[in-house]
Parts: sequence; structure tokens; C-alpha cells
Amino acid sequence: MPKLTPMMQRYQEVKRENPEALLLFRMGDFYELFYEDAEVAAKSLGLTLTSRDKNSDNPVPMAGFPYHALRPHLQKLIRQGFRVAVCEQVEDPKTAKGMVKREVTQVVTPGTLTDDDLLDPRESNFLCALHADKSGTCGLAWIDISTGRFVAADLPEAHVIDELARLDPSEVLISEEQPKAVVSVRQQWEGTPLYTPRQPWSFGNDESRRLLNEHFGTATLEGFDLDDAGPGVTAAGALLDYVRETQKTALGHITIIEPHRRGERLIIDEATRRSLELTRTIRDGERAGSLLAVIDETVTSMGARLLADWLSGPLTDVKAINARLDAVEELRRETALCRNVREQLDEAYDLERLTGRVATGRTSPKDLVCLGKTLALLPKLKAKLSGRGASLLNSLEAKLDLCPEVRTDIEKLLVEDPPLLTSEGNMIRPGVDTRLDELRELARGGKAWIAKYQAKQSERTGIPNLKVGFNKVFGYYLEVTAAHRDKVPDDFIRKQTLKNQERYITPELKEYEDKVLGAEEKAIALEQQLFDALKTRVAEYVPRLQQTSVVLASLDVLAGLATLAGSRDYCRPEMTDEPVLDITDGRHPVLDRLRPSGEFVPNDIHLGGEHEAIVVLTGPNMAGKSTYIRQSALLTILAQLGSFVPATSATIGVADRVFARVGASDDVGRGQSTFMVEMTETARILHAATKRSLVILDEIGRGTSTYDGLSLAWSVTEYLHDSVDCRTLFATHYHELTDLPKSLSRAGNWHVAVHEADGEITFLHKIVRGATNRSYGLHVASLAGVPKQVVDRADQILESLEAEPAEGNAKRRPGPKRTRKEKQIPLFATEEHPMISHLRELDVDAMTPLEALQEIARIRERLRSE
Ligand SMILES: Nc1ncnc2c1ncn2[C@@H]1O[C@H](COP(=O)(O)OP(=O)(O)OP(=O)(O)O)[C@@H](O)[C@H]1O
Repeated sequence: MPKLTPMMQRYQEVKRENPEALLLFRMGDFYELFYEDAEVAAKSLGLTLTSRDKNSDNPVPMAGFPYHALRPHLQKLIRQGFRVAVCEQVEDPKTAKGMVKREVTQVVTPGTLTDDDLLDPRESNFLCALHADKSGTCGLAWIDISTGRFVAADLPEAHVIDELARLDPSEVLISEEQPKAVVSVRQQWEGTPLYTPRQPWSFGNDESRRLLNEHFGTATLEGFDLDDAGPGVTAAGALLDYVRETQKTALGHITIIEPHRRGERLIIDEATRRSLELTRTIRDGERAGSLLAVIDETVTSMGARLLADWLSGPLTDVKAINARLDAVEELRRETALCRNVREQLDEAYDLERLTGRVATGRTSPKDLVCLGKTLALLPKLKAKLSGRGASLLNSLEAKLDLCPEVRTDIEKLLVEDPPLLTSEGNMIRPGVDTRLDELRELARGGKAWIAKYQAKQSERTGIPNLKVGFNKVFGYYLEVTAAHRDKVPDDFIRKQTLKNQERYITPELKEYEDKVLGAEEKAIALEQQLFDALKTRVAEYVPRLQQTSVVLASLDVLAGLATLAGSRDYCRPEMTDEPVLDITDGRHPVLDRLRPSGEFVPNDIHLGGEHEAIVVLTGPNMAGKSTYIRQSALLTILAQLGSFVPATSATIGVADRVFARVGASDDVGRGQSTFMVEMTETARILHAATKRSLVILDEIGRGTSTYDGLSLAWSVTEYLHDSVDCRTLFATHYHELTDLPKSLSRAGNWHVAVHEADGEITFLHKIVRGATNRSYGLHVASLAGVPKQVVDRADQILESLEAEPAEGNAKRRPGPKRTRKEKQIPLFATEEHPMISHLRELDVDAMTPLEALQEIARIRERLRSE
């Protein structure tokens, strides 16, 4: 190996310390990448790949970009899932003795972003750590580093997947030696964040406890209501260790660690979240078109993030829900107040993330000005909120900490519109510091002197175009064109000869230059000092600023929900602990919003209490079954998060869990068959549902043969009725299921009404009592543009199938095209089949529907074996 230069030796050292990251190595005005990193970055960022020591035997691949382009390049790399270590020059090259010192100042990964321009302002960005103890109990900890919110939980494996689905983290830390439960969670969960393996010791309970206690200045974590020895604490410690390692800054915004209290939140598992399209649509995974998108009327990004949080974990305590509803109701009634609050908030900046940057020392002067402007809005806001009726509004008002000292400090020190970077100076107001004022005066005066000096020398030498110029190598110089060279006096000292000009300096010019440049530099250094001191003072207020940002976010969400209730004509739901759902003229919140006004047909729902608890909903394709059953789940979720609901009246029994299962969707990625997925999900419902749950089943059993599917659907419903007794809505095309209410006392049939006149079919989208046995599938096929010839042929087949009794799947399959005459040939024309006599003798009235089905299945088996 040829001997490396000291700088490349340092590079190698730093790279060894950060082997997993792309290393951006600051060299003067550039960030450079070397070796493999250079090749990767050249491809990912479209940089030109060059090489260092081109002429040596071992040229080093190299790629780089100017320092001011760091943010966009970081953004691209993070989006592509890379980890990036930024190695800065931590000494001033001008004053450094020997090689400039370089240190990694930040390791940026998808889960550890803090900069606004790398983050989506309206979405939280979670970093998780996942672990499990020997008994298989999982520990999950999560943090949003941009705000400092830090939570830990001990959970059974099945619940971890629900939580991960709720958090949608961008990075998950796991031990290099993954416990079995962690491997299993990874196999089951569909999310694809960046998994970061960590040394097993960082997932040690003792080490984790030590780290956490050291950070919070505590002796035990029990004060946070956490189990010291639990896997949640272990995961939290591993998380903190990683955050420290990557951030390399103070973490003053991580002031507490919260235990996760699962029972206080409505549990919505991953499949339900997905099928109800709570935060993303199924079709394209976008926010637009989701429930969140249509209810989000917030005006700040803090509010948008908090609303997403409320929606991902609605409440289960009637009192707590009513506290939110009281506040929404008051803001809905007091429209002027609501408008005022929103106008103030609209002017506010993202105080939560600004505070995060203050705590980590990454605040720019602009950030502090934004923080000051936000604080300036608060006194008016506080005054507006004083003496309100709703207790939540009162407590928010009381918690709204104006932090007047911070505001005055910032306003006094910083100019209105400071530059982004502190290295440019011009951020401190005049009059703040006399030394600074003097230096600035000197810098300005010196420049004026140079202009005067140029005029004087031009006159003295008779060179009309004599100019004073400046460059980094010579500083100030006098420039004379070749034509006037002979007029140059003796006291000009020549420094450089160019093609058409000569450049000179004079002792007088140099003396002034020293003063001017020195003054400017000194002024910038002093500004930096003043700014740093301000940052330190503001950092002391982090906990108070955090509290205020939570207040602002909550107000924004409540005022947003009040605005939504007003503009979309929502009503306040009455909340109860009884397992009922009573809604008059309910509407699907998304369709109601996206369809032209008045087009959506409202529907009632009465479930539980004096009404049936289980409803089998039949009706044609495209009639609105799925919409209706989802609507009831969405309205329950909306109410429990504290929102009004799209209906004219609603009494909603608080649910502990909401389950929504939509028949069979392919899951090739997980290597499971469609039907297997459907059954796994069904099994979870049957195990986890309680009397307080709300279950929505949409065509369960469709993924297998008709009889298997039908029998399963039947027995699932029976089980929910007999053993769980929870509110259940089951949309199905198995018309056979409409017999269920005959044997289940708390089950009922409803169907979607259709108007049929003169061969014309109109879907009324109205849900009415009773069953139906028509599917109108061919009608829908024709509407969908299936060629007429095919629909006509299907019509023929349908007729023949309806004419023949269904005797198993084989018989349901249509044979070759037949003429009407052929079709009339009886099925068993000659001798009677023994099965027919068996059927004749069956005592159908004495059989339960399930026994009947089982009998049919037996007959089918015998027929098949023949
Ligand atoms: N109450 C309603 N008012 C107006 N339009 C509705 C209503 N309900 C549903 N629709 C419309 O009908 C379409 C079909 O609804 P949905 O998917 O709920 O039907 P479905 O009965 O579940 O159909 P399938 O059995 O084929 O799955 C929806 O996309 C919507 O446009």
C-alpha cells in the first residue's frame, strides 16, 4: 500500500468508525466521497466520478459537490434509503495549526432526520427499536426525533404488528442477534422501513437502564410508570444509544419517556387500518382520498400531525371523548372565536419542530426569528381563550405558556429577516452590542476609503481606468491595463501580470485592507458568539416551548374539527359505554365529501341494544354494501377521536376494537395464499373480539370453493353471535346466509334496495330490512362494458343454472352452449339415483342449517367418489 497523506489517513479513520454510512468528507468548499462511496454516490446523485492521485498507480475514485448543496443531496440519499455521515472541518482553516481537524458532526438516517427540508411537515417521522425477552414478550420503543416524543411499550407479538402499522416508522433498530419473536414480527409485518442492525450489547437491559437513567437524571424508570426490567425499556435504551450516536448533539427535547397505555386507545389492527383507508388509500397508497385527508382542516403542520395521531389511536374513555367533543362543540358554536383562533394559528410556524432544533443546537437565525414570531401571536390567542365553557379549552388556555422572555430576547437581538447561515453575519440588530457596532462601522468606513483611494490614485497617475479589485489570493489590488503600464509610479508593487492587465499593491492599500477585512471577520465572529449565547438561553425553555406547541397543535385540531362539523353539517355523537350503534342518516365521510353535494344517499343504522347485534347484509353488486358497513366503522372511529360525525343524530357505544375484513386480497409478497390470509385475519378476530368490539366483515369466505366458504361464513357468524356477542355487520353474496337469523336470536337480515321497472334497474343505495336473493351481477357487468355477446351468453347460463337445482359445484359449472330444447331434458331422466331417495327421506325441519350444510357436503363427496 502506498503511504497515505495525513488527510486520507483521517478519512480512513472516520470511515472505519462509520462503515455502514456513506461518508461526506468536507474539504474546503466541497463535500467529497471516496472509493466505493464515490461510486455509489456518483450513481445515486448523478455526480461525475473522478479520481484523486490520477497519475499514481492507485488512483482513488472520488466524487463531490459544493458545500451549499448539502441539503438537496442529503435529501436524495435519504430518500433512497442510505445512511449518511457528515464529516465537517471543525476548526477554522485560517487559524488551524497543521491539518484542519475533521469530525463527524451528524449521521443522518431516515429515522433520525431533524431538518425541516428533509421531513414532510404534515407527517410524524418515527424511529423504532424492536426487541423481545426470553419469554417472547416484545419491547417496542419509538421516538420522533424532530419533536422529542419518546414512548416505550411491552407488548405481545401480535400487538407489535398493529403498533408498527399505526406508527409507520421509517427506520427500525433490531439486534444483530434477533430474538425469535422479532424475526416472526418481521415476517408478518408488511411495512418496509430501513432495518438497522445494532450490536447485541446495545440491546442489553442493564445497559439500557443505565443509559436512560443517565439521560433523565433518575435512579429508576418506575417514576415514568415503566417496568425497569421489561423489554420495552431495553428497546428504549437501544434507541437512545443510537440517537446519541447519530445526532452527536444535546438531546434536551427528550425530557420524558412515556409508557404506552394500549387500553386507553381504540385498537385498530393493520388489516383494518388498511381496509378502512384511514390514512392512505388501498389503490395507490396516497393520503389523498383517505379518511385523514377529508377530515383534515388544520392550518398548521403541528396540528396535521396531531390529528393523524388522534386518528391512529382514538380514545376509549367516554369522559375523555366528551371533553374533546365539548371543545369542538363550543368552537363550532362560537364561529367568530373559531375563526380567530385559526387565523392566529395560520400565522404560526412549526413550534414543535423549531423547539426540537433548539434542543439539538441545530437552530438557524431564521428558525429563532420564526420562533419569536410564533410566540408573538400567543398573548392574543390566550386572551381569546380565557373564560371558556369547555374544560379542555380552559386547560389548554392555562397551559399556553407565552414564554415572554424568549420572545423579547429574540426580538431584541435578531433582525427581521436574517440569513440562513450564521457565517454570513448580518443577523444581529444594530445597537445590541457596542463592540459589534464599532466593528461594523469600521468595515463600512474601510470600504468607502478604498473607493476614495481608487479615485485618488487614478487622478495621481493619470490612468483613467485604474481599478481597485479584490480576490482571495492577493486581497485588494490595483489593476492597470497594458496600455497604461508606462504610467505606473514606482511605489506600486507588481503582484501579477495577466494578458492585458497588471496587478499591483501598495503598503497603504494593504494597511487598510487588514483593518477592513479584520473588522468584517471580527464582526461576524462576534455575531456568532452573540447568537450562540441566545441559542443557549432559548434552549433552557425547551420544556415550556414543548408544552406550548402541544397546546397550539391541540387547538388547531379542535378548531379544524369544529370547522369540518360546520361546513359538512356533522352532528355531535352521544357517547355511551353500552354496545350500541344508533345512527340516523349516516353518510360515508369520504364519499360524502368527494361526490357532488346531495348525491350520497344517507342511511340509518341500528345495532345492539334493543336491535339485532348481528346483521347479514345482502344486495346486488355495486349497491353500496361495502360503503355502508365501512361507514359504520368510520363513524365510530371519528366519534372516538373526538369528532362530530356525518349524520343527523348518532348514539355511539364506545368500542374497544374495530375489525374490518375485506374478502381476500392477494398477498404474494408474504408468500401466503389469498385464502390463507383471509382465514388468518378471521382467526385473529375470533380470538381477539370482545363484547365491546365492532366487527365488519365484507364477503368473508369468498376465497375458496362455494360450500367451504359458505360453511365457514356461517360458522364464523354463529361463533360471533354465541361466543362473542359483539356488534357485527356482514356483507355477503351468499344468500344462503340470510337463513341465519332463523336460528340466531340477535341476528337480522338487511338488504340494499333496488328499483326495477320496465327492465330498467336503479340502485337506490338505501338499506332496508329483510333479505334479497338477487345479485344483478350481469347488470353490473354490462355497465362495466363487458361485451354484449358475453353478457347475453351469461344470461342464458344463469337461466339454466336457476332452472336446475344446485347439486354441488360441479353441477353449477355450465356445460357447452345448449339450445333451449336441449336444456329442457331432465337431469335424471331414467332411473332414480339413490341419492334422490336419500334426499327425499331427509327430515330437513329437524336439522340445523349447519347440519344441513354438512349433509349436503357428505352427499357431494359420495357423488364425487362415484
Ligand atoms: N349511499 C350511497 N349513496 C350514493 N352512492 C353510493 C352509496 N353507497 C355506495 N354508493 C356508490 O356505489 C358504489 C359501489 O358501492 P359498494 O362498493 O359499497 O357496493 P357493494 O354493494 O359492496 O358492491 P360489491 O358487492 O360489488 O362489492 C360506490 O363506489 C359508490 O360510488
